[in-house]
Amino acid sequence: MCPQHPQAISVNASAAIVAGIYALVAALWIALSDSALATLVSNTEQLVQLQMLKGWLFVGITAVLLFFLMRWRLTQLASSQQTVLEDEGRLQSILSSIDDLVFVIDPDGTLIDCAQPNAPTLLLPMEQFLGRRLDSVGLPADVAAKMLDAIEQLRRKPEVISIDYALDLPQGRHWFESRLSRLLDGEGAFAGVTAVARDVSARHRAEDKLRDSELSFRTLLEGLPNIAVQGYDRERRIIFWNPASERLYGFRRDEVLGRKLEDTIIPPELRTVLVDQHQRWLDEGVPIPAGEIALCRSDGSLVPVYSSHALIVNSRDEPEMFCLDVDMGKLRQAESELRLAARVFESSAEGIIITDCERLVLAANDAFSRITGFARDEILGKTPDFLASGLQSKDYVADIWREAVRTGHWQGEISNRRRSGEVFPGWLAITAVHDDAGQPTHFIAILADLSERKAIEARLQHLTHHDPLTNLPNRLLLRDRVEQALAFASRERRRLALLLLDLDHFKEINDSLGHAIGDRLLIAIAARLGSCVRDTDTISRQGGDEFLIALSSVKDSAAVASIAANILQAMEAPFTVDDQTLACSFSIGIAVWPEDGKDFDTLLLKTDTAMYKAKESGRNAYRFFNEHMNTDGRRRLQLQNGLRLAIEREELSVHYQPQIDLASGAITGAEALLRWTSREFGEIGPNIFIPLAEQSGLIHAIGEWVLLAACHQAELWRQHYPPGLTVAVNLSAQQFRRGDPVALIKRALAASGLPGELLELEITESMLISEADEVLGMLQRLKALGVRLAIDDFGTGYSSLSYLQRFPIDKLKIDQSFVRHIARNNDDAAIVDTIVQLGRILKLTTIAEGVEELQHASFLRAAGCNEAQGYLFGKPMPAAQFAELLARGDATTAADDSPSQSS
Ligand SMILES: Nc1nc2c(ncn2[C@@H]2O[C@H](COP(=O)(O)O[C@H]3[C@@H](O)[C@H](n4cnc5c(=O)[nH]c(N)nc54)O[C@@H]3COP(=O)(O)O)[C@@H](O)[C@H]2O)c(=O)[nH]1
Repeated sequence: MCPQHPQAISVNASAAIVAGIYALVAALWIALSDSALATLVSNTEQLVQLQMLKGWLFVGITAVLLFFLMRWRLTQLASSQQTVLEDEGRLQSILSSIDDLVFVIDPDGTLIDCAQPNAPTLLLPMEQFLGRRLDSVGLPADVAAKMLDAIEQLRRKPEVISIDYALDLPQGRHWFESRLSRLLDGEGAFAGVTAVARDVSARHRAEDKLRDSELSFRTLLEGLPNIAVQGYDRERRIIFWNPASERLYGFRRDEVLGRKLEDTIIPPELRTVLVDQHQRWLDEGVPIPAGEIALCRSDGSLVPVYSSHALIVNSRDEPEMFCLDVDMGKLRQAESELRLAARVFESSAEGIIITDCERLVLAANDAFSRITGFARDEILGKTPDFLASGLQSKDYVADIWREAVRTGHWQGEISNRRRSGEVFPGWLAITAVHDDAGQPTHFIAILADLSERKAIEARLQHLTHHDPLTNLPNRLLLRDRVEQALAFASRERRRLALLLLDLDHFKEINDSLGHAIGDRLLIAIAARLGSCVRDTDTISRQGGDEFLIALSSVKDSAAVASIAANILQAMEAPFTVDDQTLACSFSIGIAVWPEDGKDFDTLLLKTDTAMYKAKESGRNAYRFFNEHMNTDGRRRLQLQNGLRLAIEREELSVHYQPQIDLASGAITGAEALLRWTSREFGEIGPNIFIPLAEQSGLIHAIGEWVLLAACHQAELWRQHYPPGLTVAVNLSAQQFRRGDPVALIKRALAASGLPGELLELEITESMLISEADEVLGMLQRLKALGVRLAIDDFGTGYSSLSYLQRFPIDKLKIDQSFVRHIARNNDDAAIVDTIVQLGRILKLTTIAEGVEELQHASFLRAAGCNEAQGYLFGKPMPAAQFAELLARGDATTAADDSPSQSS
């Protein structure tokens, strides 16, 4: 049951009151007039007539009253109807003049009216949605559900409910804000709701735009990587602090939000000025000028920044100041790095080009033009293909660039063509430069011209495998060839013979006619020897007056004897050198494989023994090795046994030979050289006992003893003499290969206290050539201890640039065999000069050993050699004597007569 509206109650009550009054008045009239007539009139007939008259009078009066009452009421009704019509008209014109859609919905949610039947934003034409429930007129389900809920809510409680929703209309998406309020019928009962739907699309889009633009700006300010942005409110409290500010000033955002500008990054002396400036900006509109200023980091340090400011007014009409700071320190560092890079680019000895990602040259330095011969203008905008030598295929070159793109880097040796057409070897290193997305944007190609190095390497290769005087193969090359020939001979069941030829009385020719004639004679002899053997045989010069011939694939000893006899015969005809007629003969020692030895070294030893026998027999003869000659072997055994006891018997001592800086004459270090004074055999030279120690394995104990003694000695000198004096210790191949040199050196350094950088290890080239990776690892571990590495006897082995570049070597020690004749032998001088040049290119110190004459020292100094060692400055000497030399501060000749001579 619906409750009655109060207005309905008052209408009923008024009607009841009027009816009641009428009934009361009529009843009183009837009762009172009847009783008065009865009292006044006694005549019944008259009474009846009067009552009739009275009745008609009552009817007449009440009819008149009713007439006036009805007329008044109907006039009232007509006027209120007119008002209602007028109101309705006004309402209709108001409704049609507004853009909002007004719907009338009954309590069940059925649409029963719409004030704008033709509005373009209606989902359906009015006739299609009137009479249908909200959830069947095409509204999104959630919107319809919300509205039906609202109707239920309004049924219970009078209020205004707002619902926001979006509709996809044919003209695009529109946003609406609907306000629902309850509707009552004439009796005041719930009759449904009115829904006023306002199209707020324009506002919505504007808000969206504003939100988007705010978001963009905030994201922009937040994301600026190198501009520190801070925002401050009117009281200079921090309201914005981007990550770049965190990085620049070291304050985290959560640490500073709400704190005041002057309490964070403003140095104390600037605080008052800044607060004033800020206030003036707010009050008078005078902006804080942009400029460079030093601000505080969280750790108190100052950072120079270029600071710009902007004052904006926020949506609440409040001023906010934003500061944009750029780190000037970083900028300057970047500038100086850029300047440095430009200087490196321009002054580099290597050619550098920079290309874009299409490999088109954008820049080239002077060195590039110098190396290739192409002027900058000729190559800008072209790909570097103009360098192609044609020796590498196009595919190979394409692979190089592909690799550079894939891994970011490529380097290797490649042949190039200069503008002149000359092909030259180069070391090319290409590096790809990537953008933030990882895409290559540029390539930097660095080109080093390897021609000079290659030429030196080739020259050195030749020099190290050939005798510079006669251009014959040297012992190294001969050894190689013999080893190859041995492999062949064993397959073919042939023999191989090694002949050691020593010129008889050559010393006399040298001494009497001079070295120049001696040298020319050797050249002539070499040429004549060539005619005595086959092309497949090898003639080599061992140095001095010794030649070694390998006869490969010989049938038997008789064939060898015949060749040896031929050689002696060929020498019988005299030589003419500089108008001098010179007679020569050889003493020849012969060893035959496999009878006399299985390898080159054994065979060589035996040719030596046989050659001495030939000399003993009166010279100009050849001798085959036989076992009787081997009695020397017995002595070797005795020496080896003596050596076993040498340490314990304290027969060993270390002598020191000074090493000199050629430019200043100062002593830079000492080479430790072992001496053995045996109680049985007297003084034995290291040339004799070191090989014995190596053969017997004693070298490990002896080597460690030398190393410890030398390190202790050097540490003593370090404490008493000017610092920096190094001690060089020889490391034998056995120690290097079979021992544990790293542990050995560690022990010696630890026991002596000598800093690693004052110990130099002398190793020979031959130790480096095999198992290069292992050797490299070993050398790197040794370098890690701080020690220096020198290559001893440099020039006599397989000098190869590749190992010199690869291994961490500090010094080249030029072999004394080259130094001895530098003043008179052009070839030796050329070798020494080449080694010094090589050292300079590879940034290695060079030291010459065997410097005996002032002339040697002058030559070496002029060639640019750094250091020297030799009898000119001091022979190997006991430690006490070396200390005297150090005390004097210079190196003059000193005595150590025996050991090196006796060797
Ligand atoms: N593994 C080890 N080898 C050692 C050790 N001690 C010496 N040796 C090696 O024995 C070889 C011969 O040495 P030595 O007889 O001592 O000869 C050295 C010098 O005395 C000699 N020299 C120096 N200056 C001159 C000179 O002006 N003229 C001249 N005729 N000879 C001179 O040269 C030898 C130095 O050689 P190097 O080591 O190549 O610098 C020799 O190979 C020693 O290495 C040892 O403890 N362990």
